[in-house]
Amino acid sequence: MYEDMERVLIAEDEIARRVRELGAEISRDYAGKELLVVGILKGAVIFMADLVRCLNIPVRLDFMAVSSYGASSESSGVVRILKDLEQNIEGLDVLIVEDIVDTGLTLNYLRENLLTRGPASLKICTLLDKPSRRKVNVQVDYNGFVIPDEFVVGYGLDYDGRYRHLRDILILKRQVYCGKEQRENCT
Ligand SMILES: O=P(O)(O)OC[C@H]1O[C@H](OP(=O)(O)OP(=O)(O)O)[C@H](O)[C@@H]1O
Ligand SMILES: Oc1ncnc2cn[nH]c12
Ligand SMILES: [Mg+2]
Repeated sequence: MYEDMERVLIAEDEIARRVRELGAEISRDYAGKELLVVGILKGAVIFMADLVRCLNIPVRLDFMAVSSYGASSESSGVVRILKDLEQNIEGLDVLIVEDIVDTGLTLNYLRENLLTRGPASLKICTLLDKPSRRKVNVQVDYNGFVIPDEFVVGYGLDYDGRYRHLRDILILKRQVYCGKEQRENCT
């Protein structure tokens, strides 16, 4: 499995430190309130599990699944809701938790969609941000790490469903995905 990896980009202990910092910042901002944390399956699950355990405010959890990448390393640009929320979010303080913002298409769609449901507030937290790849602007309120334009896996992030369980965030070797698809900078 590690033979598929170029190198570690962010090690487990550095992720943990940053997650604690984000948890403290969010707890301060929502002091005295209850927060509905919406995790975006599947990639955000591991980050969300660690993040919410760093919050010292009342929290409820819900999940959505949308799909834009599938078995590829390039966004299809078409975002579909595969699993919707169970909670009515009208009047609630809502925080969307994502693993990564790349083109921004997923979060842009999610933000627009959830705003139509009347939350009292809606903010976005992402562990990773790839600003160089943005196709649409998305305001991110809590940002873990800004990373270069590399395809990363681990800590919830996958390629074709694999590598989510790895404890670090690692850069995937190009030959892992270049052999399977026509991706930018695969020439
Ligand atoms: O900013 P974007 O270009 O839209 O990319 C970001 C999204 O793509 C990945 O999810 P994916 O759709 O691959 O599903 P997954 O979370 O189940 O891996 C990732 O987890 C983000 O949700
Ligand atoms: O670098 C990346 N690794 C895994 N999934 C995604 C989606 N966008 N960018 C990604
Ligand atoms: Mg995702």
